[in-house]
Amino acid sequence: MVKKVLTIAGSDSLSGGGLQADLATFATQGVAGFSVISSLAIIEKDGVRIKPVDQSTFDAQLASVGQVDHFDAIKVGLLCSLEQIHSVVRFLKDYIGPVVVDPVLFFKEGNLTLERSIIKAYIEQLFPLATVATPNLREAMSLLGEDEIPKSKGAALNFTKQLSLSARCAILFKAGDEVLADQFVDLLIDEEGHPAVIRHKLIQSDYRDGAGCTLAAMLTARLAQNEELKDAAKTSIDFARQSILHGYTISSDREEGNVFPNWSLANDD
Ligand SMILES: Nc1ncnc2c1ncn2[C@@H]1O[C@H](COP(=O)(O)OP(=O)(O)O)[C@@H](O)[C@H]1O
Ligand SMILES: Cc1ncc(COP(=O)(O)O)c(C=O)c1O
Repeated sequence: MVKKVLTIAGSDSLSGGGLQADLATFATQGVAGFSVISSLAIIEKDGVRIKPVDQSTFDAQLASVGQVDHFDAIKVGLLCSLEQIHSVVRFLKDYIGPVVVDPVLFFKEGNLTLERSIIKAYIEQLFPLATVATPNLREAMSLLGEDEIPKSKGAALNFTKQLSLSARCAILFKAGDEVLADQFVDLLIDEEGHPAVIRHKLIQSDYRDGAGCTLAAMLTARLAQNEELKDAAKTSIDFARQSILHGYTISSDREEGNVFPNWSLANDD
């Protein structure tokens, strides 16, 4: 039976994240990918412009994918307004299955301007419908209203626990390289509240655009295949690392480049 996986996400024409990275990642797992587009992210030399799709078009896409009998998992990426969050909340209320919410509140390519009400809606309405949420450091800080970076493993774990309690879902916190020197730290509080700290070697690379989307998309695909959350998290971190190690430049004018989720399918010559 073909596994069907849905991503609700923005489009990034430069493929440094968004539904392009999600569908590429799903393909490596042999699952069928479906999409609802929230917005067009236009990445320019000096920042990001987001063009949300109008609300009725967004809702019509959700109604369209509502024709599919069942999705084996759903990923939620960039949402641009309270109205979009409310529509997704309504859609998910009838859904039974794994939901991964990647709260895209910041872009590596430039800042997004976010209202406090959007953060509140993530915490109070969207996360409680998720199996797991995957904030990075800056996202976790703004979700918790904290302005101090957690500077030890214990402090980062506390952060993750607090987030899991207020979000009422499991949390995979991509704390990054500012907690421990020379290491990347990812922390998990699973559905039962069990902690896991995954420390791995920091990769020095400028080709990291799309790493977060790739990680969350892999998590979604593995949960669709009934993998336990902790195992799926480890697999997804390994996959994100490999995608960074196989990253590529898109232009000699840009220092930053993309991760390459399809590395395992590529011809080497
Ligand atoms: N420099 C790095 N070294 C090692 N792993 C990394 C690095 N950057 C990202 N990763 C891996 O990729 C995952 C997602 O990337 P990250 O850049 O943290 O997400 P986001 O795009 O949401 O900020 C991380 O949780 C981590 O496992
Ligand atoms: C539509 C969209 N969603 C999400 C992201 C976040 O990407 P990342 O995985 O680098 O955090 C981007 C980045 O450009 C994007 O364009």
